[in-house]
Amino acid sequence: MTDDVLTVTMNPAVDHTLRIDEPLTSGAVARTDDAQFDAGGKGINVSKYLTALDVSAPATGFLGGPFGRMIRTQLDDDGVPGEFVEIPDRTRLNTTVLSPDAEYKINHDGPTVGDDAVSNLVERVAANDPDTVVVAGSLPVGVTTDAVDRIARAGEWDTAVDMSGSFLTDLDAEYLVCKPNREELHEATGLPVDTVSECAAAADELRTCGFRYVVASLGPDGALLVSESETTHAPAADADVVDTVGAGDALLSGFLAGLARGESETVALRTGVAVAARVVAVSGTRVPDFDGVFDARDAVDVSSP
Ligand SMILES: O=P(O)(O)OC[C@@]1(O)O[C@H](CO)[C@@H](O)[C@@H]1O
Repeated sequence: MTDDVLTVTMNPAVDHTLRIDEPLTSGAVARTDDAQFDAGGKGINVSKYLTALDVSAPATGFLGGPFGRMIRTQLDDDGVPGEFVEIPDRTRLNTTVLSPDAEYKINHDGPTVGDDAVSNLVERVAANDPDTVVVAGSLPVGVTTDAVDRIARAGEWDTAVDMSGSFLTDLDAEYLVCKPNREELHEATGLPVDTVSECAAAADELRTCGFRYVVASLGPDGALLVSESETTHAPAADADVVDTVGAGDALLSGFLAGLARGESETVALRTGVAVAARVVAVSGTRVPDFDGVFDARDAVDVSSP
């Protein structure tokens, strides 16, 4: 694998992050001067993090309306190349509220996207001809997993996916990696996921659906890597957690950056955990300082669960 990664976000979002000083109370107006807007959506986040990790990672997908324009501008400002398919409907705004006692996340379903736009997107991916494609995030209204299989089959690239558990088992093509979280592991397999060993068994079951690697994000329990030949657990690295938005995208980014640098799968998993620890320490899906992150991964333990 080389370092040429194209991300596909079919349902991008402007991530609106609001921090309030008091717990939310029904019937009372919460006011704050702490608001942040980030270009988001899972694939776009992977492009942002990979770019900051010095891996070439242009972004594509569907954009429309004022939030679509905002995302294009931010990606330009951040030096992330983007070539999106313009749609008539409006890109969504997703909201995170950080209060002293909780993290609330509200995601809009997103725009409706037609068949022509899907075909344009598949053509755009084929024209880019990357080594690796990452298809990540929810599907907008009108798009099915068939579009993901079409992208995976449109060329010789490896394809990584991060989507909800029920979608993962609908996919038919061959995939390099999927990145489920704990709930998605359960959703995809119906197996229990209370312990790390149970998560490992569920990840192995999911792997047999057509994934070379399953890289599962387990929140405070860290991450798992399951392939045909190995099952490895890495506990979460120490971090002052501001919010967990983008943590899974960061894990996947670090894993792919590790592979792009020629690291073994196990070292790439440790890199993913180290990258995720940096991302949870900043608010929203803002890109943190990744200085020294490849050294920090040496402090990430791995073991057999
Ligand atoms: O609704 P989806 O597509 O599943 O998730 C979208 C989203 O929550 O994922 C990213 C964090 O992983 C955010 O940038 C974005 O708001």
